[in-house]
Amino acid sequence: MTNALYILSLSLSELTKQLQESALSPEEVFYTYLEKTLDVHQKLNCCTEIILDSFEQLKTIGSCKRGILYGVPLSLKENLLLKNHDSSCGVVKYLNQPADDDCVLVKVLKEQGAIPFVRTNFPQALLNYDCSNPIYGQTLNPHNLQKTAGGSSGGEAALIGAGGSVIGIGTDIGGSARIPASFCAICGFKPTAGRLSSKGCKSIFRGQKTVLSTPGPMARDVDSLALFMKAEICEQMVFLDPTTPLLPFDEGSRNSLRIGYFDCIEQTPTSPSMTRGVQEVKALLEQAGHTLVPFTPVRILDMAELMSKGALADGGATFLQQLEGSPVDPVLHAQVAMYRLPICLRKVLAFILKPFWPSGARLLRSSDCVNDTIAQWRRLNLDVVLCPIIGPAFNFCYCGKLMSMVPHSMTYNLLNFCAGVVPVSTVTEEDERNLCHLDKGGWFNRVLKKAITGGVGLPVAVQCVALPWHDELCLRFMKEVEELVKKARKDEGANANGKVYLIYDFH
Ligand SMILES: CCCCCC/C=C\CCCCCCCC(=O)NCCO
Repeated sequence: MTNALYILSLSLSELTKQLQESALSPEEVFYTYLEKTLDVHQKLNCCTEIILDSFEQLKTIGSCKRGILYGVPLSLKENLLLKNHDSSCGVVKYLNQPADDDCVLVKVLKEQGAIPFVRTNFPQALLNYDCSNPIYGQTLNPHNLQKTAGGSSGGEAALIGAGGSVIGIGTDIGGSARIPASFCAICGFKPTAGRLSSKGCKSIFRGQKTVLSTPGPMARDVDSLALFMKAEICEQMVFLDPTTPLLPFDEGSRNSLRIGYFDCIEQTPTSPSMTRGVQEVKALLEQAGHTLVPFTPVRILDMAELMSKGALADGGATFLQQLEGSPVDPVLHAQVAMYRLPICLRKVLAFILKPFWPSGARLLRSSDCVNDTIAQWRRLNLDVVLCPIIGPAFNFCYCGKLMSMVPHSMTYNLLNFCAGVVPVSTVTEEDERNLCHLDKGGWFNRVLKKAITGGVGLPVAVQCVALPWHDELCLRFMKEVEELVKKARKDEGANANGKVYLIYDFH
């Protein structure tokens, strides 16, 4: 194995160890990742710029030798502010407006010895889970170039999934760190909003207090996500952003868990592989001695309505205003068409739609989704919940037509629970055959079938959820799922051929 292949094969924990012990130098790691990133970008169009300041930072990195991420090259989604760089969010009017300062997360990471070296792509205006904008174009999926990488942190997912970065940061208000992770076979984590500083994470909207956005790490394995959280959660982050809590990162230990699970949500399209992923992981968790309890999400229709009204409280007016003077990317056409409809016409349509798509048509009603959900967890005495995440990767321009699937991820932004995604399987021929069941389920199911047809071999992931501020427990649950799946695949391989190998191994 060449030195480059060796470096690229290391997990984040292994890489930091080798750098700290001077078995590898920051220079050789940096240039190896830079070369790989340029190669991956040529194929997938996942990056927006190489951060030239990183070459300067590399020269003085020795002063950060004690940092948790000393010498680690790191990728960033473009909406994380970087001093002297634009954060356009794909909107023309935000070009040529360089930031005055780095965002807090980047400041802390630099102190911890990380070297931000590349910025990554996203969908125009960030409120979509595809990954295309008129400035940087469409990002492709590393596992099938005819499919989207997902979004909005799709550039991160594609780059990490293809091996061009070992750790990166996305942002998530509706699933943007988790959905692209599911599409690209990596792990993505949405912490409880507020646990990590959001200061300097740009959105094109102000407000959005009902559904909370948060930055979150993305990487090939769960340990890397945990190491990232440990590096960020420190006194300096609280000093720079005192709105974050003085809550040290608790590595803890893994005990037997009581796990709620569900494999679909009422009124929300779900693919056959999403359901199968949950069922298979449920069986593995039971075999490992955990207790699995059926869980029915409460008030899901109320929540869907709050998501929509919370993220777009003005009915999309600001969204349209921000796009003025910008060409509108094709991935947004379905959304923009809807936001452009006059309010009176929307009301008439809502009335007509009500019997077929109640969640899309209900008026805002008062309800306490957070406390009702917590009460449900307490009644069942749950530690965590296992559930589906949107997937497998869609054909281009379908995400905007399938906002009806967003409750699979956005529910946990609305509730402000923490949630993460772990790849567990691949789409089988049988999953593909089972797509015919979607023909019966109404218009959105038929659109979903078109979006995911031709997906055999694509990654399948599950979602792990924990209560607010239980980020460490959520990560430990994700780690348990990751390990059980790896072990099961090894055993499957051993049983099939009498020798041990990994069937499921994207990296
Ligand atoms: C029943 C349907 C409910 C739909 C609610 C849709 C409301 C708004 C659209 C949000 C789409 C979210 C996609 C993911 C975006 C994301 O997380 N962006 C990160 C920004 O930092």
